[in-house]
Amino acid sequence: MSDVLLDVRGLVVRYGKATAVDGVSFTLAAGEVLALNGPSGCGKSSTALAVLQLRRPDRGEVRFEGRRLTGLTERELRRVRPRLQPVFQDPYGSLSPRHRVRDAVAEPLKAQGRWDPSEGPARVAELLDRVGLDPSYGDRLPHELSGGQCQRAGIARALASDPRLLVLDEPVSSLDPSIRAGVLNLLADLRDDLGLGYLFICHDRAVVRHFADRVIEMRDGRVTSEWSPRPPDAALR
Ligand SMILES: Nc1ncnc2c1ncn2[C@@H]1O[C@H](COP(=O)(O)OP(=O)(O)OP(=O)(O)O)[C@@H](O)[C@H]1O
Repeated sequence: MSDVLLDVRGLVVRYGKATAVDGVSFTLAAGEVLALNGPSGCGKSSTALAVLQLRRPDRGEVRFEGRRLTGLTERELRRVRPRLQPVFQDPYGSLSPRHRVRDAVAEPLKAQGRWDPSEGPARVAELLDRVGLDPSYGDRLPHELSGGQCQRAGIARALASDPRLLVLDEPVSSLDPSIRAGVLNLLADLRDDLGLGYLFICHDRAVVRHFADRVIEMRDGRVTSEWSPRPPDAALR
């Protein structure tokens, strides 16, 4: 596969004696949406956490942009983390309740030493606009946003780091069905415009069928099958 962004080999995650992820392997290309699908408890979120190195795997290898993350120290990981960003299910949980949206989106720029006081506010406004939020929403606190708006703000915050890969763990599952489509369309546009890769964790087969390029089915911590909702060249027709 050309331009492999993520290469996961023989991933194992254990919680005590229980094995949650049992030898999972896959690759993900730049610009690709790869879904992990399967019933509750099959190991999707544990795989996502291990890819992000938020939970160090017990065995196996995670390579991102050719670099072996599993061998890196926390200090070395800090330099890579901006390029692989998580978006979690609970939109309110990913933003601090006391910080205005504007500050939440600016924070990664500041933390990474990329904040320029003369251009930073315009960059934040541009990011909010990019996710379909009027920049005036920057003044609000997370609880003053709807679930969908809050998830958009979380995506703007993730984009502030200029990522190459988003790990999306059930990003629309907590949203009203009526606003899910809007957030999925936004994610599809961002993928097309920015060439991002998505590791898309989702238990809902209808959503996966609609959104993913490739689907990995998991059960009891293992990959059971892989399928494609449409032919690889469907977008060209
Ligand atoms: N922190 C933890 N401590 C102990 N066991 C855990 C922990 N997190 C997950 N597990 C267990 O590991 C297994 C895999 O869980 P995981 O959350 O990865 O699956 P999942 O497919 O994402 O499920 P869900 O959609 O319900 O989150 C389950 O049996 C779960 O109970």
